[in-house]
Amino acid sequence: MGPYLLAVALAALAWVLLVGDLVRRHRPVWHWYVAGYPVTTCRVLFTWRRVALLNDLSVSRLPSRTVVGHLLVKGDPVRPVAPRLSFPRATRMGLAVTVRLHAGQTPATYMKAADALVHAWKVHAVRVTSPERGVVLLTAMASDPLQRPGLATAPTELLSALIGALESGGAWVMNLRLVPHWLIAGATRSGKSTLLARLITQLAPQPVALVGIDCKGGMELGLFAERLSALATCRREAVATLSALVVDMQDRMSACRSAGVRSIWELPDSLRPIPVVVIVDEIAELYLSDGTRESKAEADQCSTLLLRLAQLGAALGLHLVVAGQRVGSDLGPGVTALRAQLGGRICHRVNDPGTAEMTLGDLNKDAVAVAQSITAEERGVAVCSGPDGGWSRARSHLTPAEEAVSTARKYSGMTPELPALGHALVALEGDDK
Ligand SMILES: Nc1ncnc2c1ncn2[C@@H]1O[C@H](COP(=O)(O)OP(=O)(O)OP(=O)(O)O)[C@@H](O)[C@H]1O
Repeated sequence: MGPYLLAVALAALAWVLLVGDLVRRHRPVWHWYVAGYPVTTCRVLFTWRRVALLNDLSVSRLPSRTVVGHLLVKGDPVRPVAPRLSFPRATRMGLAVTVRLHAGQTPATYMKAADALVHAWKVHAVRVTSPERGVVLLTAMASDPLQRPGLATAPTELLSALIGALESGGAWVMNLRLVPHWLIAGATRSGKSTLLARLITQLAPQPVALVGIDCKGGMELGLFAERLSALATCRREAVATLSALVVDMQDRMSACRSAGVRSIWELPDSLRPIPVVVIVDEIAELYLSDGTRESKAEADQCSTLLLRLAQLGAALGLHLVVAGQRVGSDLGPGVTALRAQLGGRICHRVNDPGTAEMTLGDLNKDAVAVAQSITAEERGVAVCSGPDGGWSRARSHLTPAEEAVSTARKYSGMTPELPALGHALVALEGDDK
């Protein structure tokens, strides 16, 4: 009977393990709720006191010196008190706990401890936010939700593009009405061109003019030429295009002034000029100079024109989306000034810490660290800023170049004419002959 029972028990155990493994692989969410969440909850509750103590989250309620009889006794209090933790709440593939801060504590202490929590709880990541004063929310993720992100959805709005999915499972949206200008950084093969293709695919069906500036000979943006109202493929053309846009901006300003309004969105429909989205691929090509006077002058012109558009364009329906592999102060002071105007930020994997710092450093230091941890395998993953000043990891929906090209072709009939830009480029060709 003994060996028979043992064999049955072993067979049952093997069966449970096999089924568990199958569920984990094919139904990870079920597996999380049934097995992962209870186990992780136990880990959170049982390790909390120790983790809090080791990471300076506990505080002592007793004075560190006291008088016993006639003796003054000094030393560490025996039982430092860990901050109060709520019972972990299950989320899809993760859990969330709130912690009441001790008086004098700030969320920064918890952000520093996030890595220790990841190891103690054996989870993929722990994010720290503060939904209200005196409280931090610790959100643990069991696995990387961006490994296989679902297809997010978002309402279709003018100048708004559904780019992909956020780490939280929500939609990653670039809404140019809310955040008018964007800076996108990413090393080669990080997913930058795919993101631009996605943006163009989303904007192509909208009543919007798209202008491309691609000084790598138009290799990237040239694919979408049929839906672009103008395409500059070298820096001379970029200067001509940007100059024409600045003139157009002044016309828009006069139209607003005459109508007594402060933005084109307040103009009646019949008078409102079409919004223009200027997409710049490889910003460094506009700022670098080979040392000759002519080249320096061109770089300075580009810098000034971009800055003017960024400073004044938002209310006038002129939007900038500036992408580059490397964005650093070594490109000149103009880049730092431009960055200050580009409120939306997206940072893919980058090659140098300076670019991550330049893209996200003025928004949030933790975001810089997270951007630097993106690996070469995580293509399309980026850290993006949100409209509320927050940030998140996110992944773009993979839009193959062919799909973007065919969408651009499909909506080529909607390409608005921008005569001033066309004339500027034709005049340049005339000069060359
Ligand atoms: N969101 C994504 N999901 C999955 N794969 C992606 C995603 N974005 C990009 N990739 C993959 O990564 C590869 C490189 O992407 P992409 O061409 O956009 O990089 P890049 O940063 O523009 O590089 P380059 O500067 O060399 O053009 C693509 O072939 C694509 O298959």
